[in-house]
Amino acid sequence: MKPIGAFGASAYQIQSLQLFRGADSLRIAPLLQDCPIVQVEQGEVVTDPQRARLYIVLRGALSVAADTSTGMSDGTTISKILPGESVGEQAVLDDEANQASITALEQSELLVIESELAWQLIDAANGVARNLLRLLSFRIRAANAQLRRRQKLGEFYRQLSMVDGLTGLYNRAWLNDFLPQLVASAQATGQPLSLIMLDIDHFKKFNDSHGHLQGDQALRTAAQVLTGALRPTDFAVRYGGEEMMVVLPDTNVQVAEAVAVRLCQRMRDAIVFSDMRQPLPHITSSFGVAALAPSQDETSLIAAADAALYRAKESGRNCVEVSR
Ligand SMILES: Nc1nc2c(ncn2[C@@H]2O[C@H](COP(=O)(O)OP(=O)(O)OP(=O)(O)O)[C@@H](O)[C@H]2O)c(=O)[nH]1
Repeated sequence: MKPIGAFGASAYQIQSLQLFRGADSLRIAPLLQDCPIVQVEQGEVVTDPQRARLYIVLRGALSVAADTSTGMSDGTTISKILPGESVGEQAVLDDEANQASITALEQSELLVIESELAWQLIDAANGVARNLLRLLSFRIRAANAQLRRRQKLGEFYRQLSMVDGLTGLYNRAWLNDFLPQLVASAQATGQPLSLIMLDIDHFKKFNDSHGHLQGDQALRTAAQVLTGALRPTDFAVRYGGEEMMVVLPDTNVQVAEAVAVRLCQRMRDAIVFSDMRQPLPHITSSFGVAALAPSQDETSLIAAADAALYRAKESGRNCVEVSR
């Protein structure tokens, strides 16, 4: 930063500076008279971390990477400070060194106002205090809006991380998070909760005969069968590979069995893909149903549904078995 003179000797106008707009120039001018103007080169870092200072851009432009110390930002937010605008107001107000990283975007001239002088200016003219408040209020609003956007984005990615990319069903991460909650709530309220585990039959053979891509298509078809047949309050999950699960809150074992029978039928009828040269390839699935028993936890509920599924496979597949 190269000092190039005092503000009083320059041609810059007080009223063209945002912070002093509408404020009493006669009171401000004598205080700014000896205030230094510095020249910074493109790419030069401006921040002086030792003390609180206000910089007003007279010519050129600064880039400010937001202050990470407040927790309001992750430091990736960049604002551009143009002629007439300032940076460092907050640092001056709370008398903390400027944590933001300030860089000149081009060769620029800056008015440097030390913390003590900034307070003298505020004491001298109400207009400066008013402008400062307005500026800070605007910055807080902008920071809040940015925080809300971040939260929304965070929630969006959280949701995305809970969904299986191939089928669009919930994934194991979702199950690990939510099944314990659903089980705890059912245990607390005494409401029933049922689980259906299903596994596509001879899926290895399907992959071998039609190829892996058509295998993926079969998984998508199976997922559509599930989502198309369930109530909005039920949850369909890809448990892993060709194994899926349906969680049915407020549902007893008889109703869950009826749902599984319906799913089994629809799975059988679903068309995976059409190929005029060969008979329509179909998929079937085997189903295991279990209802939550008093004081049972989610691990043993899954184990019960899994054991019923195993029996369905043993008894010839394409059918439903219930854990009694
Ligand atoms: N295309 C495709 N195949 C998958 C995917 N995940 C698992 N598989 C296949 O699913 C097959 C599962 O085979 P197995 O566990 O032997 O079971 P199965 O052939 O369905 O036999 P049963 O379950 O006993 O009826 C394997 O060949 C896996 O490669 C996937 O995302 N896409």
